[in-house]
Amino acid sequence: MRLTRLFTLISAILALLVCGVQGRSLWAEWRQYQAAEQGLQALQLVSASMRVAEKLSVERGPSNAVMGDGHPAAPAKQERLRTARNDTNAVLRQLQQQLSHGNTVPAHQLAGLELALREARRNVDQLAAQPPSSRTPAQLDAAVERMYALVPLALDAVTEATRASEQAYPRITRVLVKARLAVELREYAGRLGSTLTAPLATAQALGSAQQQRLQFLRGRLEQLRQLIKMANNDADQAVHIQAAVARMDSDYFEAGQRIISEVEQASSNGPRDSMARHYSMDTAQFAQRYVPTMTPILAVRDALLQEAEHQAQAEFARARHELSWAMLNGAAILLVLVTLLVIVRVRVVAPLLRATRAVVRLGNGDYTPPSRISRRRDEIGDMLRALATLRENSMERQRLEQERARLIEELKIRADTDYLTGILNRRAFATAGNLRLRGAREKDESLAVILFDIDHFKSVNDCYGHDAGDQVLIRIAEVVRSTLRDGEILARYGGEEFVVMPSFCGLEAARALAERLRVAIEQEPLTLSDGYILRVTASFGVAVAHGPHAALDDLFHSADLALYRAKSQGRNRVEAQL
Ligand SMILES: Nc1nc2c(ncn2[C@@H]2O[C@H](COP(=O)(O)OP(=O)(O)OP(=O)(O)O)[C@@H](O)[C@H]2O)c(=O)[nH]1
Repeated sequence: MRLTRLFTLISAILALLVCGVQGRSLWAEWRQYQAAEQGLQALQLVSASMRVAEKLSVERGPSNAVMGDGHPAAPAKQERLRTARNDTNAVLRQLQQQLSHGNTVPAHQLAGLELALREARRNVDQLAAQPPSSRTPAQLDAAVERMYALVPLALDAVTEATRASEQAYPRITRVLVKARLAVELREYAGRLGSTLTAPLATAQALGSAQQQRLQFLRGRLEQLRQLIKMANNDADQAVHIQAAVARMDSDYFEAGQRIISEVEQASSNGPRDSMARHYSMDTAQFAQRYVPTMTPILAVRDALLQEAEHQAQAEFARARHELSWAMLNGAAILLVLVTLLVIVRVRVVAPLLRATRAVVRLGNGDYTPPSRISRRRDEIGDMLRALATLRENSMERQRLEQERARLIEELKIRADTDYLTGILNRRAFATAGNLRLRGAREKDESLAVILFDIDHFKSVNDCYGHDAGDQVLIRIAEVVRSTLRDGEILARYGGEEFVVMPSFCGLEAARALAERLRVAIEQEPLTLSDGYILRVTASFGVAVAHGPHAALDDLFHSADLALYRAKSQGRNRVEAQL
């Protein structure tokens, strides 16, 4: 796998791993945050549900007053009932609105409560519309019971909402349970008061059922009071909660209960033979004194709710804070990872690839210099500098190899060339001649050799000096070369002796060529460096070989014999083999 692909693969795997781990923890934090948000909403629902329960309790008083009054009921009592019902409707609407925001309390629970409330009110209105004489105790009891039955329905909604809230914030469970107990306490306190409403209204002694009910309610109230006062954790003992509980003790359990005891006392003090009693207060006065003593119970509820909300807000803030941290952490880790990968890519992988390409280029003999010299002080810098040195060494080696090849070529040329005239020497001629002779044999052609020697050359040396003799040799070579055609070989055979090998031809053609050369030499005025002009002649011997057994030595021998004859017969002439 190529390095870039491997790096990309590793980067992708790392990024996936980090994203996976970060995503997991982020998801967990997000879930917690969402749970905390829902818990907060549920808490508001608890509060709203408790207010509904409270208002339903409150509505019972004016309802009883209207049912216990004449026909029609006194306008003030009717007005109080209207106000109480409006208050209940308002908190119910609030609860509905909160439910519409996707809360955890099932909507059917609220629908059931609304239905029951409508029925209970209709029942109250029906009785209030009848003359008092036609309202039977059973009907009145049923109407009151229906009103009583509403609060547990509202408390069911509280329980549902409490459960949802507890799931999000387990630590506030106790506080919420106590708030619910406070609501119940308020309800039972109301029922306690309601138990006395009929005896007060009718100025009758308390019946045994009513007395039993009073006992039961008192016991329940005390139970609830103890449960609320039970210290479970620090939150329960918050100063404002303790203050609210203390006020409930003094206002309700002392002052409120005293009012109840007063009525009880008056009931038990009356004549044994008659149920008629004289109470020091009527229903309205009782309500006026008793109802305010229940207010601190709601204050306890509110203090507990406030504490729960305070804790929930703190938990929510913590969840939000942790979510933000998780997001920041995730982003920071991703950023660090990306930065590291970019650094590794830019600082390691890319230079390695550049170096690899440079090495491949060097291997292919491409010595293009790098675009910039690395100034890095690390190992990659060392490698790039080593590469530059390798490139320089390779270039030097290539230069030396070229020089060597050039020298070898020059030596080769020098080995085949006559140092003075620049034409082929005897050795090179032997090689070329043998090659051509082989060709002649293969093609069954004739091959000729023309050997010529400058006449009286010794006297040139003697008269004009050895340098002049050299110049004559050089000029003779030039003259002959310019007379010959391509493919006709000329070589210096030794001293003042030259040899020509024409292309494949017979004896007559060779003789004709020798004659042309003789004339050319004879007619060429040779100007020496010191201004002297010389004319020289040369004698030629021509020989031809043919057939499969032709040999270069034999050919030379024959030509030499002919040259000898040319010399001996007067020089400046051409003689052919016999
Ligand atoms: N200047 C010069 N002279 C050379 C060179 N090679 C041979 N010679 C001279 O050539 C002369 C050859 O002389 P000879 O063999 O007597 O022949 P010749 O004087 O040419 O007389 P014939 O060949 O009989 O016509 C000698 O004096 C050699 O020294 C050379 O390279 N340069």
